[in-house]
Amino acid sequence: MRLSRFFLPILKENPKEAEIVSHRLMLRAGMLRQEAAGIYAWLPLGHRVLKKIEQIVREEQNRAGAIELLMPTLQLADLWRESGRYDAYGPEMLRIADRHKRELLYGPTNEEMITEIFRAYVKSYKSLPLNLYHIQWKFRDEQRPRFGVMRGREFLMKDAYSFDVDEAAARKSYNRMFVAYLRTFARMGLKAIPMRAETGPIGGDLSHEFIVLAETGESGVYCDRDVLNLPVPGEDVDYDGDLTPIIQQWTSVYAATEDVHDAARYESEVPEANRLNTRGIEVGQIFYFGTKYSDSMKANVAGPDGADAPIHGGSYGVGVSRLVGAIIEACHDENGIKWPEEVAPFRVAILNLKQGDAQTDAACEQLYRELAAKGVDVLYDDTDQRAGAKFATADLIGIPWQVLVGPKGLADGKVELKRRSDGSRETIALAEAVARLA
Ligand SMILES: Nc1ncnc2c1ncn2[C@@H]1O[C@H](COS(=O)(=O)NC(=O)[C@@H](N)CS)[C@@H](O)[C@H]1O
Repeated sequence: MRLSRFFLPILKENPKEAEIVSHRLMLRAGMLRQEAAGIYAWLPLGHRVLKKIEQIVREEQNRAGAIELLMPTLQLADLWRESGRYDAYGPEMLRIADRHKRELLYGPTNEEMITEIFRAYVKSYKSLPLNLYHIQWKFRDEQRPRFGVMRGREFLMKDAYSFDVDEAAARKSYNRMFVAYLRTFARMGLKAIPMRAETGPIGGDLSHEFIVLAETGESGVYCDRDVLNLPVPGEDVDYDGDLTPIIQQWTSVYAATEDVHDAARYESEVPEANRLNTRGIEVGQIFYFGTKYSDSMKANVAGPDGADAPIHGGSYGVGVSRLVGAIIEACHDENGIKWPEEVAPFRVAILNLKQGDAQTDAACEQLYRELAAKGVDVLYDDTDQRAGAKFATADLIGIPWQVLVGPKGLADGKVELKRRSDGSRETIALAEAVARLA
């Protein structure tokens, strides 16, 4: 992409309404624009990151055996009356009437709808286990939307729903999602710690939140530092095998959010030097809720003995849009964002330090063409900004690799390669650049 033909509305000043660094940087880097409280337009640079995060989530859900579909954002109120949550959900629910005065709502979550879909088609335990998911926008009319995408009103969520014949099987589905979440967040360059959590409006008696440590997080957390160094299962993990050793390893080290923190246990189990009490961002939450929805909505299957029984369910959410902010909270410095390569909007930024100079223009064009031909996401800053401004822009928007092409270096056939994450620089031959970056 040529920057001169892209749409990147960089802000020079810090927007006053931004209270946390990720909100500030998303606005300054031209990634996001607020259209209403808690409702955002994803501008091109932000949209690219959102899509990369979405794709990692999708790949790990698929690897764990979940099957993707897409449910609508709008749902019938009657569906929620069946489960009894229509009134219980409270003012966070956006209630809508259509032209025929039919009562609808903008979905804050989809347990009722996926249960309705399931019960319409699945009648036998032989079709289980089943895990269906989608990546869809949600609406929750938060009292105080704030911190940009961290607590929005319209936000993008991956929500998966598992269906099993009994609790033992449902716990296996739960464990598959637990492992998939460990892999998902690690692939984004994040350390997300699973912590026991309250179940809240979703229900059930077993839940874990996945928390990314960050001073600006909304959740208070207490954990044993050892949890930060546990191994994340590899892509060859056997999802059909026994995952309990992995779950036990990750749940035997103390880690709890403030609402379920057990101070006595914390003090007795965690050595002083290992105690970490900080804040965190909830990037995902998983729930086992048994027959909560299948009872009320009559989602039954015939069991091995032929008798009909309600399925045991679970739901598993990831805050896809929240993750864009969470990654910035975890990966930034005083100059701007430092995107992990897996989610960066572009992998390489080519900076022409003397736009209009025949040599640097030709070299940049050649580099741009060759990298693009190899499928590398490249942003070529071909604007007539002076060099200093190009450095500032590239640092602000956080592209992992910068190739600085200046007349002096080029005279010796050299360019400078700068790594955004640690600021390290290396002079390399122009001819070598493509091989290094492809
Ligand atoms: N207001 C919000 N803005 C941005 N992300 C949010 C918001 N509310 C929740 N999330 C994200 O969505 C994830 C799942 O939301 S949840 O309420 O915990 N779980 C559910 O809704 C279940 N139905 C899981 S399928 C959260 O872990 C969080 O990362």
